[in-house]
Amino acid sequence: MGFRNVALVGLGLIGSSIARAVREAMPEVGLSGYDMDAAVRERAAQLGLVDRVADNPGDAVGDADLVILCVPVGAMAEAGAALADHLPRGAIVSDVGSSKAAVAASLRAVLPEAVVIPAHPVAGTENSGPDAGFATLFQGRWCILTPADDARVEDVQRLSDFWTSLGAKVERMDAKHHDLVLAVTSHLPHLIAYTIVGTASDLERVTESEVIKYSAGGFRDFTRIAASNPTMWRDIFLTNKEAVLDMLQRFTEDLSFLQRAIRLDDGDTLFDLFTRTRAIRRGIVAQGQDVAEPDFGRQSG
Ligand SMILES: NC(=O)c1ccc[n+]([C@@H]2O[C@H](COP(=O)([O-])OP(=O)(O)OC[C@H]3O[C@@H](n4cnc5c(N)ncnc54)[C@H](O)[C@@H]3O)[C@@H](O)[C@H]2O)c1
Ligand SMILES: O=C(O)C(=O)C[C@]1(C(=O)O)C=C[C@@H](O)C=C1
Repeated sequence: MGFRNVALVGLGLIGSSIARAVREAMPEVGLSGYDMDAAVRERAAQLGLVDRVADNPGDAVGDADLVILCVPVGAMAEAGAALADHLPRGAIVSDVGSSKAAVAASLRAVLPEAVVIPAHPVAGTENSGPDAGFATLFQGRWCILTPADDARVEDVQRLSDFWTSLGAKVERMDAKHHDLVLAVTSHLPHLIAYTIVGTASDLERVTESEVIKYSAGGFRDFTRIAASNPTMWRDIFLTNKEAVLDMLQRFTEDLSFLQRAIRLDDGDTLFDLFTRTRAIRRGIVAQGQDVAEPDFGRQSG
């Protein structure tokens, strides 16, 4: 059975993308929304993102059968707690957080009576805010559900069908496994991008010369990632600390191995690795997982 009324708490990039996608894919579904930032609420109303922009979280969820928390992972507990006294019986509470085990634990702690089914659409851009969202964001992208072992199959299936209707490919996963996988495929790449852009900027300062001005393809790609939302990424690293530190340790060891190969003029080691990684990229493209690059012209928040 589909949902009749969906409430979105947090109307930034992901919340507004869900709103736009629901409007296109399920125009019969009622949409309400709330954001703690009054300017975002005003903009959401101007854009007509939802049928009703509420002034407080309780009002937003009063008649919802699905509530999706689209706030930074460090704000999930606070956003969830604000709903505790207002959730209709049986409503499913989900989220879109980029880390899962810590978020699931904090939501269950503040909403002990609620049906909580965490989710993570693995789709986004470096932009934030209600203007940055777009309806096709989830098309062909993974959405990973991390239900607890005792979650009701029918509830999980309903949420899965919802994401499928928005164009996503749905996968179920244990929350801890999710956090380990995403630590290497998403969190570490962001940490590396933040670091390399910071290193180049420091070099510019100490050499008192222009460095970033001459950035070409590779570095520019890093600057896009390094432009990502600081609040969101601070929270991800603090809530997925263990897995990120584990992956960082492995990465550092592999980097030292390459450092040694360069120092020893060991071209074969470099060539072999680069050949293997090229094949991985080509495999991803061949499987059609290489969705269109984000539109760099899109407005950022
Ligand atoms: N940006 C991405 O690429 C991406 C992709 C997948 C998942 N996510 C996850 O989605 C969530 C939202 O990210 P986003 O990119 O939409 O961020 P965003 O900054 O664009 O939007 C977040 C919104 O949440 C609001 N907010 C913060 N605390 C709140 C609270 N307690 N109650 C109500 N509103 C509150 C903010 O005012 C803001 O408008 C994060 O958990 C993030 O990890 C992001
Ligand atoms: O393409 C980007 O800009 C993203 O950073 C999107 C990205 C990712 O790492 O793939 C970032 C975090 C989300 O949790 C999911 C998607």
